[in-house]
Amino acid sequence: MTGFGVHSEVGRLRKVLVHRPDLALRRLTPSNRGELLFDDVLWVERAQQEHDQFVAELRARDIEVFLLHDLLTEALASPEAREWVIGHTVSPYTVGPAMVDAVREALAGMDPKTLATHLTGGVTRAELMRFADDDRLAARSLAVATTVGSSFILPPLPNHLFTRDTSCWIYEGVSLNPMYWPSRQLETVNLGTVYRFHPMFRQEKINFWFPDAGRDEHDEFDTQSFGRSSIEGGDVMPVGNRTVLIGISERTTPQMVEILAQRLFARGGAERIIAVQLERKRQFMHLDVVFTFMDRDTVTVYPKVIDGTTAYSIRPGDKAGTLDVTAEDSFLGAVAHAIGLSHEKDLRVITTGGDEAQQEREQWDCANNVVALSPGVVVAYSKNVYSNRRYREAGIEVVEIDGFEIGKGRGGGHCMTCPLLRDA
Ligand SMILES: NC(=O)NCCC[C@H](N)C(=O)O
Repeated sequence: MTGFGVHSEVGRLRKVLVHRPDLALRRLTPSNRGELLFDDVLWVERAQQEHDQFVAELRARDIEVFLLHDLLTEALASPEAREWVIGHTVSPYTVGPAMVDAVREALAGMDPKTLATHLTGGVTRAELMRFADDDRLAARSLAVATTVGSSFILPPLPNHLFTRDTSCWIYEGVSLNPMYWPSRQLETVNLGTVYRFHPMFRQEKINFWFPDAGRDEHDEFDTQSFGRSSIEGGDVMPVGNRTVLIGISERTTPQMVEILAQRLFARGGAERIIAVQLERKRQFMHLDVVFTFMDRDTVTVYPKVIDGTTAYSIRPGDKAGTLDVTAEDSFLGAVAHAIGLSHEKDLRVITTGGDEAQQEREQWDCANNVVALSPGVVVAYSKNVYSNRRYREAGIEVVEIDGFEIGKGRGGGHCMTCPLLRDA
């Protein structure tokens, strides 16, 4: 087996990428948190403790946990990686033409760890003035003249916390995802740096489903040209049998599902995609906030959303490059079939716990967003008491972590993990 690849949603998790809360979360304020996709500001030290508890639970089960900041720092030891990431992050479109050189020079002067901190945590105008070797910037740059010290020259990326979304492994390859909201798009540049330049990935010559350097006219860093195509990993689930579930959501568009489907089918990555259409609402932003796997035949669902969904199976069409799109009678029926069950009723469906109001509260607090460590063992937030009780009654082992602070970004264990190696 190669060092990386994700072959199911519940097989033993062996390697995973996470991101410990850091500088970016210290930058959240009541006025910027909406644009940065958080529902509140965080007590960062407590968020770090909660995250450390999560990582400790993973490591206690012999899962190899990689921290994004470490991998990025290690990748940035290479001058080629530094030049590449700075070139892609700092452009006339991100900082204004007058400031490109000053910001690039400021970043180039940082040691790898500090650079990783600012690539994920952003750079304020005051910080730039400290790093930049030019006190006349305000006279030349409108972007400097019209901002104050705390304004962002490079925006912080607090949603790096949700490593699930920015890149995702589908069987033997990885997709570096074009993200929907501008406030998440630069995350993909950082992940691209890690996958392209970190020795651990470089040695493996990993397989990129997207973008494909040889074929795509643009890459993940040229986000201006993606038009209506975006996809986020919270919508993508390789469930085994060469099938991938993909949510069509606020974040993932049918156009991008078609592009990924063509790529996967042409190169043998998958044979069937089950696309499920979700309501475009923040509380249901990705498939994984209303549906995750807990055991080989067991899923947790938020019924209010999943019950009314429409699903389609996409398979290779009769000519190369074409797709065959067939409407399914039910999403859960299609899932049951895809994982080898004879009937839809053989799929054990555990709904969010409590009455309708409690279900709504717990879905909001990520009760349906659990991550399986092995078949039948999941990590869940302790605050979701009704749902966790229900999961245990169904025979699931629930490992509880606190999510009072980290949960304010609207993500649970599934969102906070990017599996790098998982068994079938
Ligand atoms: N897979 C997920 O559902 N990820 C959660 C992402 C939360 C983040 N604040 C966002 O809005 O993108």
